[in-house]
Amino acid sequence: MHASYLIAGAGFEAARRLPADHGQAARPHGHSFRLSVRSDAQNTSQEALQAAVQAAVAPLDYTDLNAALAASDDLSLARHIADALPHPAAIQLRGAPDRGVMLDGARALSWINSSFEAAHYLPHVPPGHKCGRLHGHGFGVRIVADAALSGQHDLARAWATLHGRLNHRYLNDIPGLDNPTSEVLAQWLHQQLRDAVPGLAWVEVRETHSAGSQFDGKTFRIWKEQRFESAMPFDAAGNYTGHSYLVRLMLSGGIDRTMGWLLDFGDVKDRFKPIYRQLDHNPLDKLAGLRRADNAAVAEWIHAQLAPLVPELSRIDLMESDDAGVSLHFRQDMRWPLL
Ligand SMILES: Nc1nc2c(c(=O)[nH]1)N=C([C@H](O)[C@H](O)COP(=O)(O)OP(=O)(O)OP(=O)(O)O)CN2
Repeated sequence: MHASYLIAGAGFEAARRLPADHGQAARPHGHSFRLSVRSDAQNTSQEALQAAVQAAVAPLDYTDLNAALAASDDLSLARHIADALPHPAAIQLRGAPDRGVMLDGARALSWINSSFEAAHYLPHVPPGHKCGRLHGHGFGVRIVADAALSGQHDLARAWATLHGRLNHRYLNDIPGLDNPTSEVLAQWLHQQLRDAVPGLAWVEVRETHSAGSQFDGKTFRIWKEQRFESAMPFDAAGNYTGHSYLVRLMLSGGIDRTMGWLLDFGDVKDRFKPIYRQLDHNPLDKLAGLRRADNAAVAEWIHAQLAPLVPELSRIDLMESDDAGVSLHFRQDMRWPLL
């Protein structure tokens, strides 16, 4: 058995002024807000969720939030939107590309995104592995904390000193980072931040455009994303539409102490390759053994093919666009991240 969720998104443009202790944000300014909502698939359909999300944000679009709401900070806004939805849902609200909040029932989290540029190599990979060569990345970092204990400014302040230690550095020279995989980096960042950030929830490291890791002090989660181009029926008459799909394969568990990773991103991709070939540039309703012609059934189909090859596989997100998709959870503790 697994939990099945639908994801819908929307954007809105709005103006606001935050209270006087928010620095320059106390002046009138504007945002392109982005909202992602994840709702239990038993409660709704993709179309109904999309319509509910649109209806929730429409009254906020092109408005002065201070005139419409008692408080206009990200968290108050997310709570207002959650109340406007017909069913309980997890919500991510991005006020700007580098910061936002998440809400899931009683749990409220604040987060910041940042990045640093650095060189590294992985000393324990087999001979010939590309990551054994000196190379580098523009690493993405997300820091997430209990919103009641640490706000976005607290996170930004705590991150600033670490950024100075990592940006334009050779990571292997930094104590504790002699084997700087994404997982080791996420764990290292968590260790560096946990005393400085009350309520630290987890740290994410995005190593490339398609792969990253997360550490919450206990469990490692990694993801590898792939894109494929496919046709799918969109009405009862069987007429086709098409999408540029994104599939996010998420694994969880412990890490191999020598390799410093849960499983090589490259191995996830290699094991997925024969499945990918059946998905890419094909009509998805013709997949052998598919139970229904919808995104959830395709994600279930992917899981049935891949789980025997990747036992750590714990969640699959399948997005037909930035604003519509499904998320299947095969372990109970995979609600986060709401990417
Ligand atoms: N579990 C991990 N696996 C790998 C890590 C890691 O930190 N943890 N790191 C690497 C390499 O450093 C590499 O640069 C990134 O790997 P990969 O996703 O395979 O790289 P690409 O962006 O080239 O992937 P494509 O899908 O081919 O674009 C390797 N593995």
